[in-house]
Amino acid sequence: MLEAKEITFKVGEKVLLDKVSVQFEAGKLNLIIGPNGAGKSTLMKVISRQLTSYQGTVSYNHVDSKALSDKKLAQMRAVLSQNIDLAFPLKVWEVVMMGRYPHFTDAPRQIDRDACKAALEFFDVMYMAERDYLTLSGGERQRVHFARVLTQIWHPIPNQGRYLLLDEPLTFLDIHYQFQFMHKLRELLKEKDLVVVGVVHDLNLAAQFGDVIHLIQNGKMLASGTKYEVLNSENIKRAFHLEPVIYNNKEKGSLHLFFE
Ligand SMILES: Nc1ncnc2c1ncn2[C@@H]1O[C@H](COP(=O)(O)OP(=O)(O)OP(=O)(O)O)[C@@H](O)[C@H]1O
Repeated sequence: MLEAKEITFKVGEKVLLDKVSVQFEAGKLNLIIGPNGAGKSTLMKVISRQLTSYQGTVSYNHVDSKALSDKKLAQMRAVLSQNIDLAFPLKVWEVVMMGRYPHFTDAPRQIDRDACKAALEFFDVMYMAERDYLTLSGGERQRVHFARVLTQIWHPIPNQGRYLLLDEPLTFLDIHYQFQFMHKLRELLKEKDLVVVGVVHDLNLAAQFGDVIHLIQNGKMLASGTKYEVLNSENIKRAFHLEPVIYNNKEKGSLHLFFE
């Protein structure tokens, strides 16, 4: 489990996160939603330890994230950040192999090559393996980064969880790849030691795929729970200032939101 307790993060006098407490369980798809500027990316940076000057605690499997060495953390948690840019003309497989850097010292071992190959295949990007990364389109690059972060945590680690933290993974993807990616995440979650946390903007995708949805507004956790608990008129109006029309079929387990 990944847990954030009473997180407050400020820049000067500005409060970006205000006593946010949240738990992300393994084997479940945890999705964070909220309006622009709500604090979603900031929370992702805090839980991934890209930011450290916060109040409160973040723990991985009950161990304070600040107590983990850089190497140990990198071996068990992979982060897909927004706006990743590489300036060097690397081949696609070399970019994916970067995910294995926390695991080897001099040169990739067989286990690293296996993880790289498996992740390239899992995200259907093996056919681009020899291409120059810089010649790829935005969506193709994003799919290569999925393989890179997955290869980082491909092998289970005994007695420890694995953590996949995804900040707006659906950026650049067309509707086909958006759905493919969400289905792939669900497939990955069959691995019961895996904690997946993702930020998404599409509320209908969150409703369709999320097991637990966390709604942030103005640096505060407004609601956490199932789609039925979080995606109601009151919460949507409060966070997004829009009146939704909600079609809710509990028998089918579906919920759809429409906006005018
Ligand atoms: N270093 C900083 N200094 C001042 N303000 C900041 C800083 N970093 C972020 N902010 C502000 O904090 C707020 C939260 O930013 P954050 O990137 O977490 O929002 P978000 O929910 O991810 O938004 P979006 O959906 O637009 O990506 C925003 O108002 C942003 O302008």
